[in-house]
Amino acid sequence: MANQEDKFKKVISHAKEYGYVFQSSEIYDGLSAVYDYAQNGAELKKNIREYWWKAMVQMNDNIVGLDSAIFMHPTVWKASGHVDAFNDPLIDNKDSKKRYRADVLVEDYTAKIEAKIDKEVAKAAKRFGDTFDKDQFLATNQRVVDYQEKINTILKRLGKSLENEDLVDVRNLIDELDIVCPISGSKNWTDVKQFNLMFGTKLGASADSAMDLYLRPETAQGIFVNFLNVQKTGRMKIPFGIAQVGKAFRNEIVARQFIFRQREFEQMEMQFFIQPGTQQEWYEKWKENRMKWHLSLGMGQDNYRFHDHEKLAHYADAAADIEFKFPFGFKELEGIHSRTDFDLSQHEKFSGKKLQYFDNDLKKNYVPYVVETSIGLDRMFLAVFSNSLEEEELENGTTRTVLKLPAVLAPTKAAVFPLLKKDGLPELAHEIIDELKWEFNVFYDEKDAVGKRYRRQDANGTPFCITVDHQSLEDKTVTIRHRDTMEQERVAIEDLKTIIGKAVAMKEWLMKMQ
Ligand SMILES: Nc1ncnc2c1ncn2[C@@H]1O[C@H](COP(=O)(O)OP(=O)(O)OP(=O)(O)O)[C@@H](O)[C@H]1O
Repeated sequence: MANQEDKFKKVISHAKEYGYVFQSSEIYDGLSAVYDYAQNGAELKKNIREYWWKAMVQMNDNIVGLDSAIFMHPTVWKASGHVDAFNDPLIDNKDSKKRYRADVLVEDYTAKIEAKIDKEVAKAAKRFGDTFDKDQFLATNQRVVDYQEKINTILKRLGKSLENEDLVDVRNLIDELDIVCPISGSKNWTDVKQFNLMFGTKLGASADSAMDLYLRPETAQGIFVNFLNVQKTGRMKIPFGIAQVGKAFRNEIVARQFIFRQREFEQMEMQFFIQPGTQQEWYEKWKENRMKWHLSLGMGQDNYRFHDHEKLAHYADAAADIEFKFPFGFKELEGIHSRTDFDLSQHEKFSGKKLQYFDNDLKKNYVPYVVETSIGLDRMFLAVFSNSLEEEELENGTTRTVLKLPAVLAPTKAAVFPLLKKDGLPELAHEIIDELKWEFNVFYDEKDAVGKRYRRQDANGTPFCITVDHQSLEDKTVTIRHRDTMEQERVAIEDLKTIIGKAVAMKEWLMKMQ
């Protein structure tokens, strides 16, 4: 656990030090759970967004994009169920006066047991070396089996209590597990209460005529209310999807874990409209497709797992999360939900307008069913960033900090260095940059020894460093150094575009999904 915490602290400080993520309004001591993406963060975020958009919209001829407004008619949120049911169970500690999400307190408790399992696995792996079989160990080691059973029992009970809105039992569970407030260390808890997560605001100038509005807590509803507009104008035939990326706002109670849980964040959502009765098939297809998208980035199969929901939201008939191994354990990164015809039917009911599709093959009208995939862009950012950050021991006994971002997502693709600040080397380096910058984000650096410049780019996640030396002036070749292997090779300047292009092209990476 201590190691995990250390790693997470490093992630946060590295994100700040290298211009990825800053606390919002830092000079005013910050705003809790709100963050700004800095010069490199904005690029990384843009690249992740584009990687998703390409895979979703550009590569599927039956999926189109949308960019709907953040403000929506307030009845939308009545229809969607958010006004009545978009709540979190919260609990206060009377001594520290701190507020927590009751379910998160319990989940944190189980995460500690999970950390014990990880420790046992690591110990056994060390003891048995090459002969270690992790799956067999997990299935047969009695202590680990007991831990796992305890986790399952706790989470099952929590799920059931939440599903039945039995907040007294959630409180009882916290008591029975002897969960203490991390700040005061006491068990002096209030009852568990429901708390609506939507931010309210007003539209209009005068107080009398102003209309109560909400900042959207998800982007999905903008897609539902435009379903028929898009279907008709795009002449879309079911099955088809509408994808959108945009901001969402939630007044989260447990606003910690850096950008994992924010009050203002970005979602990448796709709603896939289908014939009723085909939802199971499409749900499985989208689960598989989304996992392939994640794996195409090469961040390790072991870092992902599905978590099938036992407790279903009011709108769903099946739901699963893709969980990622963040520095604080496996947590939800993306949700895949089979939402039935709940949303469209509700909007029909509340708006009085038909939201039906005429199926030419079946010769009848129906309200389509929906399978949605919903991923947090900021969470994806954290997954990529935290997984990429490594302290690597080198053969010469030193260590280097390296951010092994998938090259396709790296903010800067190449840095160009003149070996010396004279003899025409800076001029040639600039010539190379002027050519490459049409295609890629490139960076010029002439300060300090080349070794130091390499280290800076390693920590920044730049996949290639190109060094211009005296030989370059003679034969138009340069040294290109690869971030991950630190290998260097001599290549022709005219080949740089192809070498870098191949390594960072979205096509090369997305092809791995097939
Ligand atoms: N407060 C938040 N900050 C950042 N990303 C978020 C936040 N809430 C949700 N997301 C992202 O949006 C995705 C879809 O939203 P969804 O409503 O399914 O999340 P959720 O199940 O409420 O998440 P959680 O259980 O972690 O609160 C999530 O998988 C997550 O990646």
